[in-house]
Amino acid sequence: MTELLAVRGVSKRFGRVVTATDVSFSVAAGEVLGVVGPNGAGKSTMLDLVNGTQRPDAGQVLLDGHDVTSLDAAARGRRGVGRTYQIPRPFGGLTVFENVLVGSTFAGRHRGKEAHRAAVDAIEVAGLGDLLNTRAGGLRLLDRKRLELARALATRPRLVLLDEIAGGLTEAELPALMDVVRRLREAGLGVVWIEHIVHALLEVVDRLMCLAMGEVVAIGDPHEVMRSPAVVEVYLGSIPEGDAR
Ligand SMILES: Nc1ncnc2c1ncn2[C@@H]1O[C@H](COP(=O)(O)OP(=O)(O)OP(=O)(O)O)[C@@H](O)[C@H]1O
Repeated sequence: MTELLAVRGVSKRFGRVVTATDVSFSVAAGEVLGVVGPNGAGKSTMLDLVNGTQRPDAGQVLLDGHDVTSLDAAARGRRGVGRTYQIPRPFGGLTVFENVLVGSTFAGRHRGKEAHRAAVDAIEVAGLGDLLNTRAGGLRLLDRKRLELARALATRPRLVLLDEIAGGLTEAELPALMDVVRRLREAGLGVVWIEHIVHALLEVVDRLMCLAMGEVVAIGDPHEVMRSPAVVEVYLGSIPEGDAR
């Protein structure tokens, strides 16, 4: 597998709050890396550092072996990085299609007919094909999550950063989103997926990373990571694999 993303020795602090200390990991094309960790561990900040919303104080972010640390989010978007946000904020008065079209033109990645096609494709992949002309304001949570995903996919990214796309969904709704992530992997995308619903991650991801207080506690085989003493300690020994919501 090709190394699509490499994060090397990245550190970041906001005043006294340390959100990343010498964090290193990589993601290959066609690989899903899950990320777990307690609230405030620095997970979302790590996505900010990868997509360029934040710059690290030290360390490097590489895409396809090229150092993109100094590039902003728009430039990284043009190089194939897409991202969802924990709290989707769609334009409620616009339709699903119109919202995703805005995403597909992000950073000037697509224009005209190509933007149109990219939006339709992303909506299909996210499973919203039947709701193309529905106003986003009226969508149920699962479909708002799908819309957030479609918006991120509409730039045709090669690396997708998912921030709690399953949060708040019912057990019955989870498989639909898990299938979408599997399809992204099959299409050869690299995926970084932050999620508190550990059993969903364990069913899908290839590798798992646990962050705590901005440090990598463990990374590797998902089940081994969840069983490792250091990770169990992070969760105070109270996170059974089958029921970690
Ligand atoms: N722009 C910022 N300015 C100041 N502090 C910040 C900023 N962004 C994040 N932080 C702080 O960094 C720490 C890590 O936050 P982050 O959102 O990355 O954690 P997280 O692991 O994603 O948490 P959660 O699981 O609750 O989403 C928190 O203490 C947060 O308050």
